[in-house]
Amino acid sequence: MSGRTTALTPPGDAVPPVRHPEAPAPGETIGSHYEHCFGCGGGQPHGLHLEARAGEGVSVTAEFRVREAHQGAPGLAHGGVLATALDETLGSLGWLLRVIAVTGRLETDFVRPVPVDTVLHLQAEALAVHGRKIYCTATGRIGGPDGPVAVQADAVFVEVKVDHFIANGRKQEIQAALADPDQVKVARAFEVNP
Ligand SMILES: CCCCCCCCCCCCCC(=O)SCCNC(=O)CCNC(=O)[C@H](O)C(C)(C)COP(=O)(O)OP(=O)(O)OC[C@H]1O[C@@H](n2cnc3c(N)ncnc32)[C@H](O)[C@@H]1OP(=O)(O)O
Repeated sequence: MSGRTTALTPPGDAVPPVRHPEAPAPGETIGSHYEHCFGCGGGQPHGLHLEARAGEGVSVTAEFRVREAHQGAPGLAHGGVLATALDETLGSLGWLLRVIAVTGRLETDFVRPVPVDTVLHLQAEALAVHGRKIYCTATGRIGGPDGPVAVQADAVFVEVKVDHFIANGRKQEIQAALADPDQVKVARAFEVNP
């Protein structure tokens, strides 16, 4: 149980998250949203290469093997990298809700050190929705999917439109993304019109 701050507590009139009828089926792999994403992209040599799978309801699972490039202290995962793994797993919940959402707040508890070569078993779940806000939570366990919790996060993601990226991203990557049919397909999967 985390000490959730007010900003992470859904208001009384928040509603349960609704799985989109065309969401990937439970067990189905959720693709990368962007080839160069540090969390899920295949084009990042030192990235986390997370491959999330849809779970029941609005939940996902993923695994991340900590590699040498992810160290903070000798032989141990950097905390920021572990927070990134939680953030990325939480971000993939958008595929089940069919919304694009970015992290507004991410509060992380680091419970156990995570050595290099450990597989972190991640699980994330949307808890409630209030307007554009998605309240969600994630755990990273070691030693197996039912092993002890090493890291845990509570978060608020905020729904945005594709214009959020077009307006704020560096022009060269935005232009390349919009010219890439695979990227446009991803945007369409979120039912947005690039
Ligand atoms: C081409 C596309 C491909 C697909 C791409 C998929 C991308 C997926 C990427 C996934 C990668 C992994 C994930 C990543 O790494 S995502 C990358 C890290 N995150 C960001 O870069 C986000 C930066 N922040 C912003 O852009 C803005 O601040 C946002 C968009 C978040 C809000 O600014 P905006 O002006 O739009 O909205 P608003 O201010 O009217 O607020 C609206 C509501 O939200 C509430 N609120 C706001 N902030 C917070 C907060 N901190 N805690 C709690 N609540 C917060 C606010 O109170 C209000 O509630 P209410 O008053 O209505 O009740």
